[in-house]
Amino acid sequence: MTDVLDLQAVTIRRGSTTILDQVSWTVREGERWVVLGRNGAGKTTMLQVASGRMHPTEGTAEVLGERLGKVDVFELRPRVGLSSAALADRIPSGETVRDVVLTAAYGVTGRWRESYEELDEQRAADLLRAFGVARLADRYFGTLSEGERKRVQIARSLMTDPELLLLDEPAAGLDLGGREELVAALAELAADPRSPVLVLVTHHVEEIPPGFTHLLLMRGGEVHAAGPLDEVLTAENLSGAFGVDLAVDRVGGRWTARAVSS
Ligand SMILES: Nc1ncnc2c1ncn2[C@@H]1O[C@H](COP(=O)(O)OP(=O)(O)OP(=O)(O)O)[C@@H](O)[C@H]1O
Repeated sequence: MTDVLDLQAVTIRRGSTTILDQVSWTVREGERWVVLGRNGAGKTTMLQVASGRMHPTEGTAEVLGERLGKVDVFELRPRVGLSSAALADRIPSGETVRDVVLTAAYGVTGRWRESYEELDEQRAADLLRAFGVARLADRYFGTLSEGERKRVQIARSLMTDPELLLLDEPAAGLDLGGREELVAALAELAADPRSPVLVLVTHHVEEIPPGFTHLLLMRGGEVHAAGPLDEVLTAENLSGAFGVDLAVDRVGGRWTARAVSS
């Protein structure tokens, strides 16, 4: 079986700055990955590579069996769903929620003169229902709360029925209730065998939904540790990645971390 993601010694440089340094990472069918690391560790850049939006300066990156640099990225991108704050910023505030999801079928933000098939309309409606925001279909995106926006964005990122779904900090800016609702929705997505392979970038272990299987810990543009969540999410690894002495606990399928005083 082909790997879903296969990065080998990927380095990304911008000017004299090395953003990713010799990163190797393999993601396989059925896996659900969490990517953790402090600010500036290179998490978003990893997703840029994984979504075919950034090419390695050195090394090789294969996404869904296609080598970046050789594949037509416009054919590859619809196969990868991406939800991020940067993409959300491009959604016109006067777009209806229904159209925010629907326009993903064409990979655009902002409805113009595209015509959509009944099947697309139905899929958009189903996705809005699945994420509990069907009642908002006629509302303008700009009028939604942060939590509602996040759900609509995830629904949008699933519109093309992607084989790989990348979620960049989907819980950022949510209140406690909103976060818990989102974590539950992502746990449901993780548990469904029909779901795409999932990669979730977060800053907080509390946001790891039950059902996620693997962890990539990044530090300073490098892989600090990677592998099955149960093995990699240790106090030692997390303390090393964040540069703080941390204790890690797992209760009821959820994780918590806190600083320990030495
Ligand atoms: N075009 C660029 N030129 C120079 N440096 C860049 C460029 N793009 C990103 N960087 C730097 O690369 C580093 C990694 O950025 P990235 O956004 O991938 O980190 P991150 O782990 O997602 O951070 P955060 O948690 O703060 O969102 C940061 O120090 C950032 O300033």
